[in-house]
Amino acid sequence: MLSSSAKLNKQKSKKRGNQRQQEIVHHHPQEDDSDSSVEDDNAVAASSMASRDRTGKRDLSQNKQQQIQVELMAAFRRSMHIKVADKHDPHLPNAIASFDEIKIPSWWNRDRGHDERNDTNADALSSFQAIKHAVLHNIEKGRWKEPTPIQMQSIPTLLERRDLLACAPTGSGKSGAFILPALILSHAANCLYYNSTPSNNAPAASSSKKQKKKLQKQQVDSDSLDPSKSQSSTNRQGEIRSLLLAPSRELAAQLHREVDRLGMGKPGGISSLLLMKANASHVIAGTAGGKSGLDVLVTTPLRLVDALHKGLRLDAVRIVVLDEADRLLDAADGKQQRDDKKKQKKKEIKEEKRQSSNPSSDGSSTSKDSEDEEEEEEEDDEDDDNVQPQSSGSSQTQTFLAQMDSILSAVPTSAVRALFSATVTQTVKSLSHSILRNPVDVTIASPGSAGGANTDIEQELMFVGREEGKLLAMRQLKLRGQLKPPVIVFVQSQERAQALFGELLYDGLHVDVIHAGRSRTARDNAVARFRKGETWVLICTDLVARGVDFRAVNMVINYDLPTSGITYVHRIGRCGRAGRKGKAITLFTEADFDNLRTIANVMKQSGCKVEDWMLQLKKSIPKKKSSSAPRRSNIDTTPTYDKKKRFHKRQMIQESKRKKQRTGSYSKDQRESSDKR
Ligand SMILES: Nc1ncnc2c1ncn2[C@@H]1O[C@H](COP(=O)(O)OP(=O)(O)OP(=O)(O)O)[C@@H](O)[C@H]1O
Repeated sequence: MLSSSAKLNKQKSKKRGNQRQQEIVHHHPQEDDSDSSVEDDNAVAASSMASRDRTGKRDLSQNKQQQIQVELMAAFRRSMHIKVADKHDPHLPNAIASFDEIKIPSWWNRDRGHDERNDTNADALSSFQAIKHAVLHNIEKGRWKEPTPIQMQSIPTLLERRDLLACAPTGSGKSGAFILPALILSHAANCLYYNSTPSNNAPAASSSKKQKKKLQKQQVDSDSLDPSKSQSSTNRQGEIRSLLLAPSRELAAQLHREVDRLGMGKPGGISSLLLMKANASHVIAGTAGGKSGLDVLVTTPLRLVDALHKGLRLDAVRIVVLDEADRLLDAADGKQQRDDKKKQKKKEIKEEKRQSSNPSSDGSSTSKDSEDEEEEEEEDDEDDDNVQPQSSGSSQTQTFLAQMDSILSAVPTSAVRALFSATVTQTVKSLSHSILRNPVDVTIASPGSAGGANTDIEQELMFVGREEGKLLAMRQLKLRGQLKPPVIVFVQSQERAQALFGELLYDGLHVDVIHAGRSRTARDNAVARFRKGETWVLICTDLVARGVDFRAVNMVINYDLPTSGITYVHRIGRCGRAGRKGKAITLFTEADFDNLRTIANVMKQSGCKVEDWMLQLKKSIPKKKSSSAPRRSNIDTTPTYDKKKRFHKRQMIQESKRKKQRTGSYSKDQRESSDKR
């Protein structure tokens, strides 16, 4: 892969020819709005005319070379499986083949208006080189040899301030694809940043007059928010320049760690923060980043919406990224659904009570199902603190989508917007039209990765008959040496996670458990122990199904079948990361047939062998219902004989209590009647 890209690149630079040709090829027409770029364009045009006058041949060869460059770039993208929706986008930035190729964005290196410190092009260039040098040093330290395909296209795109919709498999380096540009964009001087027109606001060739006017108005609006016009460029206190959003606290914390790692040694130091209850007041007051403001703020949406209600301003944001965008734009994840869940839960509790009075039932059923997982994630978004939004009950009861709406409307229109996920659904695609402006739409799709699954993961479905068969299967995997730690085991609810933990605790597996029901410290410790290798098997709910990067995980076991293809893709994506191989085993029982077809389909799309009968399974119940998890027996290996014995003992105790009560009340009645007599 490297050699082909290097080869293409070599050819590319040979063909590039002289500097003038490069200028023409890398010229970005979207900058035509600004005076200086008009001047530059005129200069390019004049020189081009002159060359045409002198030799018509030379002009022809220039065009040809441009054409060759375009074709080479297209071939390079194809070889890297980089698919861009609009191949004919004239402003599409070239993909980079190495981190060294990160070049100064066109808006940065122009000698646009000077600020009070009289910045020159040389200053601008050296400030770019300084941040690039720091970032490259950290990349090298982290042993990233070359950019991953999503990084190849995303980094130059975001640096050119184009909005972006990016879809790439799990573990393919999406975080780096937005953290690197965020760090670089945050470093640009205000005078450079705000004196240029963002590429997103450059009207697309097809834009109507009305659209162009609207964009011009947006530009005027964003100018009024321009920090360089409202405060001295040396005092950047209160600025938040990059905003990264993630759906869970675990993921936000991980992104924050990565920001600090990649931004280490940044000139002037890296100022980044994970927004939490403890530091929210500093962030709101604008004192969190000191005089230089904050380069990067990482947060979950609910925490940020709460801060916005309390007066936080996002006027200086230059780039806003939604990681796991399909989750963050989930309109279904809201109040209505929560109400439905509560109703459903009440029903289940009633049912459970009814069943517990029936000894013949096959163990009492767990009251929680996959829907509770959603609640777990909501709990998680609340950061385990009791967020009390000022405006009565709004943010907590808002859907993720509504929260995103509040956030995006607080961010200036000049800010670059980017959506990243391994699973960009059709809904997200259509929502992106209202969020992004003239975006670059990139998908990394190697053969077999259709559906979003990572092709480095070997996937297997394992039939275990009934619920009890699952524990047996786990123990057999261990006995046969097929359980290769580190392993992540997914179950569908907190209770089941806890119960499985109890069952495996003494199996010599160094097991731990993580779910939203545990305290924040317990969760953090569980994650830390797993990262250090002290824990071999981590049992969890879907709390860590998305985004969380436990790099060396060898195996994922779906103890409970996931209820959707998307959850499946994210769960198994915890292994096979950064080019490593991984294995995913999914256990299923007779009760899982309703959801089995969906999972089998995803597996087939990603090139795995699945039995035909699984793909032909008919849906026996309406679509909406089939996406919920089936009711499952408890995870419990106590033999039925012992269970019955325990039940009879309980019954006898209750019976004797009742007898005592009866005799007690009888003797009391007798006493009272004899007294009367
Ligand atoms: N260019 C690179 N070279 C080598 N490793 C890389 C590179 N970029 C990222 N990585 C590593 O790959 C792993 C996965 O990266 P990351 O967490 O960004 O994946 P992701 O695409 O966001 O996955 P998910 O969809 O699960 O969130 C991380 O351990 C990261 O350090």
